[in-house]
Amino acid sequence: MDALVPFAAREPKTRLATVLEPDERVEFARTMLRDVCSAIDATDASPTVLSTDPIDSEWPVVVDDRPLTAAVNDRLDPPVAVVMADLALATPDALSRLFGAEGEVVIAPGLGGGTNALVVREPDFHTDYHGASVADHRRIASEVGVEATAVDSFRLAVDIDEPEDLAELLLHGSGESVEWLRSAGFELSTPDGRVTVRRQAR
Ligand SMILES: Nc1nc2c(ncn2[C@@H]2O[C@H](COP(=O)(O)OP(=O)(O)OP(=O)(O)O)[C@@H](O)[C@H]2O)c(=O)[nH]1
Ligand SMILES: C[C@H](OP(=O)(O)O)C(=O)O
Repeated sequence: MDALVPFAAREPKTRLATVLEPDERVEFARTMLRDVCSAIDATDASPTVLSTDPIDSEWPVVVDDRPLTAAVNDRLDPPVAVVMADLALATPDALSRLFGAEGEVVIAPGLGGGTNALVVREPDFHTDYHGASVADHRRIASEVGVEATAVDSFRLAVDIDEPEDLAELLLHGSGESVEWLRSAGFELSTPDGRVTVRRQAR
């Protein structure tokens, strides 16, 4: 099965702008993309990066500068998976569970209402990303006569969007992204009992 990996190559990860400089966000986003593609590559699926701009990559890249939903829907040729490029905790095991789950539409929900990964086997299904897209994807599945099923996966539920998500990566990551973060000076911090990150001055 093909696994599309959407990638915003231009000004990525704007919600991390308070903790990372623009060039660091580019580097970090590309490092997470490599981790995700490597994890997919270790399953039965093959990653194709669906990028807004040309990028160097070990894996095939298709370039489409339209907004996310339009670019994905144009290539939603079942059976197909869509796996976001910021799932830095994704492992081959977690992805294999998703790819192997039965159902016409299988969703790996993200914390906060997003759709972190999807398997689509129903030709009439289409995506509608942003906002509470997990609810929209359940509704769209039902409109085309199938039931969306969900996989329960911590590793696929955490996408790295906000500074607090970096704590999850430091705690549970094992790929290049967590190494990148550590070498950039990030470490865990629990100033008031809540786990967060801080960055050492270098
Ligand atoms: N091809 C493509 N991928 C996108 C686009 N927007 C976001 N993505 C990718 O979709 C996934 C989820 O993106 P978001 O977390 O919503 O956005 P982001 O650009 O990574 O981060 P923010 O700027 O903080 O919103 C990531 O893999 C992004 O790289 C787009 O317009 N086109
Ligand atoms: C694209 C979007 O991602 P999020 O903004 O939730 O990271 C979604 O999953 O609908």
